[in-house]
Amino acid sequence: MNDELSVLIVDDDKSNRQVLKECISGMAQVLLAKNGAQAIEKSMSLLPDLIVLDIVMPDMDGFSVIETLRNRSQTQHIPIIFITGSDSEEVEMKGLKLGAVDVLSKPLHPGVVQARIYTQLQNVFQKRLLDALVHIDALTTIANRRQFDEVLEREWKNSLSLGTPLSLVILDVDYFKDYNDCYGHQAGDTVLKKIALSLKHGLEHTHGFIARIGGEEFAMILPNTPVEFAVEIVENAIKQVSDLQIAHQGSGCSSVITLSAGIHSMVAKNTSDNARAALELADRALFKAKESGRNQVVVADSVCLPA
Ligand SMILES: Nc1nc2c(ncn2[C@@H]2O[C@H](COP(=O)(O)OP(=O)(O)OP(=O)(O)O)[C@@H](O)[C@H]2O)c(=O)[nH]1
Repeated sequence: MNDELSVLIVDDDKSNRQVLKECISGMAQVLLAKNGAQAIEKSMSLLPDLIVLDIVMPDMDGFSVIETLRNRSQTQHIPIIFITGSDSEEVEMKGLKLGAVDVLSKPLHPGVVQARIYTQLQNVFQKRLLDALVHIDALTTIANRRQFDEVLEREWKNSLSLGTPLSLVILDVDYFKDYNDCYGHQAGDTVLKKIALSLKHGLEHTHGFIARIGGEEFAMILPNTPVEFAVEIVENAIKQVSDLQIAHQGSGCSSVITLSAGIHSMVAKNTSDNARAALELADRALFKAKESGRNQVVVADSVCLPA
């Protein structure tokens, strides 16, 4: 199917591991574990997309492995296929109740093994695709608001625990309504795509993150970036957009498409509620940039820091 997917085979029997490896190697990257302890260690460190797990193993059996994995947040969503030599309904039910997605019976028949594993890998692949689509803005193909909120929460926590500065930026296209009125909505869409690409390109050599968070509104998260560097990054980014030289006859501030931006930089404090308050300050700074004539960057006033 796809080399990017990985399957962890857990079996104490070498010949079973070999049969399973041969079944899977054309569809996914194969990882191997000989016992329960190795299975847990490799699942935690390598986060495989699927685990094929033997039930009967010395020291730690498959049931204990699945219980451990289900109790850890990093591994609890990894689908697990059980392998059993028993034809007891009770054993099968126990595996399924613990959360196994399928059960394979020994002796292993390669055709059946391949078909069952293929189905599970397809599910993983489709889930991944869906997950990517849910986080991407359809017009510009950069991150969308949902992804922005998730990254903001993560970076807020990082700033909080590491004490590093975090800069938040909101950027808005100037006189965009007039652009649409003048050149048409479709041309407006093309401009948004070009701006998104340019902003993304501008952040390529930084740890910055860019998303389209509204119609003609974009936002950046700049981790470990104090205000003076944030200003430099944003000024460069908006210069790159004006350098695209997209004619805008209806603009009240330039002959080409321009952006205004508001920045708020801080070291995170308290909960993620304050992340929203910090974003609000970047938005207010953007409002000031608009009021002051647009096509410029304004840094939020430190006197209006959230309490
Ligand atoms: N083409 C296009 N236009 C959009 C999209 N989303 C929002 N818009 C338009 O963006 C315009 C935003 O207008 P306003 O909020 O008045 O802002 P503005 O005209 O840019 O004025 P300032 O922000 O004050 O400089 C509206 O006309 C929306 O229809 C989109 O996906 N495609």
